[in-house]
Amino acid sequence: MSLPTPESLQPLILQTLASSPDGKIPDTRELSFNGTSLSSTEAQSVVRAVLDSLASKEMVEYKQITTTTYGLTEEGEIIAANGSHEFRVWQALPVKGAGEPIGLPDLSKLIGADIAKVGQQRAFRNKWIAKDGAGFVRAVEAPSDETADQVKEIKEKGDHSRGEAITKELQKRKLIQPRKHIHYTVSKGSQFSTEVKQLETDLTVEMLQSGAWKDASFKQYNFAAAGQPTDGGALHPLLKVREEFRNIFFDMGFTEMPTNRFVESAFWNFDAMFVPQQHPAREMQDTFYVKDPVKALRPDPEYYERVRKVHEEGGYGSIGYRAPFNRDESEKLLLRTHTTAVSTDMLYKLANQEGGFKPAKMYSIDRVFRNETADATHLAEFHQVEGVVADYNITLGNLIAFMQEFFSKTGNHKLRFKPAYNPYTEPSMEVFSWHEGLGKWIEIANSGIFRPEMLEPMGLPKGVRVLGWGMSLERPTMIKYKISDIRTLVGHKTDLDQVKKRPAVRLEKGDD
Ligand SMILES: N[C@@H](Cc1ccccc1)C(=O)O
Repeated sequence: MSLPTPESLQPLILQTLASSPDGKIPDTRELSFNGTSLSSTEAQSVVRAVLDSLASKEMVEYKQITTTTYGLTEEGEIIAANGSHEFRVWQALPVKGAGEPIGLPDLSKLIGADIAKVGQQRAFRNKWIAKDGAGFVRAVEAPSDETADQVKEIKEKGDHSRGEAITKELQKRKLIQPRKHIHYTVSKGSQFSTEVKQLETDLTVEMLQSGAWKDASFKQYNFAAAGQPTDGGALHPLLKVREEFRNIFFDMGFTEMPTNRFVESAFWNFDAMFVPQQHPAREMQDTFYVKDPVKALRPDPEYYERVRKVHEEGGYGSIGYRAPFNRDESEKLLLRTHTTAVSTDMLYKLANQEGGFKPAKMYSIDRVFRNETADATHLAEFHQVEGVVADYNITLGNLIAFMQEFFSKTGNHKLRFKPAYNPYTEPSMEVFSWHEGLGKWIEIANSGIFRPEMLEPMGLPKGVRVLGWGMSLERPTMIKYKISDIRTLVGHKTDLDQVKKRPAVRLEKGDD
């Protein structure tokens, strides 16, 4: 049966109203269209669409009526077909003296445990059956199975003609369930006509100029209509993951390092960390250098001299690089290539603070810059999550334990560690995490123990070890939000739909 369209239904409704003596349609379920009844839920929703449109023109008025009918549940259907549980128990039993009495275990085998148990109790209460020795026998000749009759009648008629009390009882026994039906009663409106007038929605300049407004009919404004939803604020996915990481660091007793300096000298970005001046990472194709001003440096001259010396000549047990160390190179300004420049500056301050060195745990999350061509997995600017732990008597074991604790708090429980190389750490260690979705191990962090050549010129006491690590903020964000192109996370290419899907809420740890 195909549903009528609103267009085809509209004349039927108007005609029915016009020809009804009291100008009413008492129940729209009574309507029929080309010989088919419109009583179904689907048909009534088309009726509703037509009524809404006519009501907005004040051609009709309507009220919604809700009625309830009843249908059988699965159990109700079984009872309608086979009789009530109590009836089936009675049926299964012998007449007294005509056979062995049957106990509950055997009844269960005959008609099923559930039916036997409930049925036996009810049949006994109805006095349809009686105890005989260890079992039961029939106690009446032919019980009248009221429940089955009631259920069958409801199945046929759909209403509660047997009375509300019985309906309630059957519903409580989960034999029948209510179904709601929505239909309408309709009467003529103040603008009723069988012809639908074309209504104007807006008064236009053209109508004013031509005078057409004088004969036009206008649609009523619907002040009750819901407006277009407006966009609320939303947090960028990177901000959410940053917040999550921050909370984890705070939980673990870290303090935040100030990271607001994007422009650094090569001294802090490279030299102070014992990165040789001839290192390929320092070349223009990897690092953005600042054109104007070209140079600036405010090193403590004694510290600068110690750094120069360890590079050129060695010291603190090291033979150094034995290569020329050039002040011009140190003074170059650049966009920091890693937040380890910040950690280095903070470690220097930690070594030289009033009262001397004290153990510290510090983290930062901020932007870094690398001269790279952007593609689906690389950006020229991205964010680093970085941390350092400075204390006496700590080892690589502490670094591994930190990684396990930190990442398990982000939901990454499977980690692997691999030896690596950094000019400023020894040993160095890459951290891999098992990615369930991709089905492979992916690198998530780079780490290590900072070299004495970096720490001792700063004046950190001998015996102080500093664990450090760094990772990108974008990668865990992409994994968490299943983002395949890193470029949709930044700048003018930001995928706003993706951001809007996640409205601004106060973030708790572990929220997504
Ligand atoms: N600076 C390193 C990360 C790192 C920080 C501290 C110690 C070791 C490694 C990077 O950019 O990948």
